[in-house]
Amino acid sequence: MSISLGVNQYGKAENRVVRIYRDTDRHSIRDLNVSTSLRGDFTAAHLEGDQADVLPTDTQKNTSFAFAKKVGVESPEQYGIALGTHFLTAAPKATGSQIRIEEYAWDRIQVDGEGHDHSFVRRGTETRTAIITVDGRGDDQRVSVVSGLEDLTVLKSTGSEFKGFLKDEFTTLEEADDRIMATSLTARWRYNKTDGINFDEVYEDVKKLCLAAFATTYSRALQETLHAMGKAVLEAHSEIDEIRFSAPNKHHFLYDLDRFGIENKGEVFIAADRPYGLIEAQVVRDDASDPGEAWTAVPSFI
Ligand SMILES: O=c1[nH]c(=O)c2[nH]c(=O)[nH]c2[nH]1
Repeated sequence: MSISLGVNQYGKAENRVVRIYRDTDRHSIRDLNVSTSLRGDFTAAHLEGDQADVLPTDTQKNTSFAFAKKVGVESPEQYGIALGTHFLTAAPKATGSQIRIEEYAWDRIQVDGEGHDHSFVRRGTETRTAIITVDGRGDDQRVSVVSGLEDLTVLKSTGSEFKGFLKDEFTTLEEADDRIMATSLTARWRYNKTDGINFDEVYEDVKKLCLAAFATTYSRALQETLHAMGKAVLEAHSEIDEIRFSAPNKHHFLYDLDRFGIENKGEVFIAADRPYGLIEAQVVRDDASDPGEAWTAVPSFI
């Protein structure tokens, strides 16, 4: 019986390459999910355990990030062509390469009708939610409404720091003067009445206020940003008694390009999906009405 190696390819899947253009104060962002793969004569690696012709997937990953700075991301196509052709030179036994790219689109957050310089919202992401609780019957009946949104993904490419935190023998985190801050926000707010409310209008306004607070608050932590959002909502809407937030801190780590002699001054980041910080907070009026059972259907903290 004779057995042969059939088709094969290898590469690094789902490199989360985030390129920020920050040549002026008006930043722009290209957010990519890049998968690379090489085809060719890699028989020795499969049959003999010989890696001499194998350009490691780790190198392919580094190249994906290095090219985001070196050739830039004018478009996913132009960047992908540069990467794909490069790999054929870098790996002489490769006869072909494939670069698959998904791009996530970001819009500028609108503040007073103008697109913000460095704060962005992911296009078309959020889901609107409503939880209605009815308690009792007759004169004692009570209807509570908790409205909300999930997966409102926002990012600011500057205007955020995190420093002065408690340190112990397990602390390795460096203080950050200027970092990317991003989250996929869940917010739920409880109304203190149900009559005479245009729920559609309030929804749009709460979203707008949260986005504007995110954009314009200089953030010393995500915690501070959540509080600023909640305060803005409660100040503008007397019909809302409390708002709760759950915000995963979607970490973006500066990719170390120094190793390749390429300067990276806050321009190329790796977007990590896990683990993530999970920051949750309630902002509430001092004289808020009793919530009754309004939160019982809400999963976990929020
Ligand atoms: O905004 C932040 N809040 C934290 O509590 C925290 N903890 C951490 O490691 N990074 C951050 N960032």
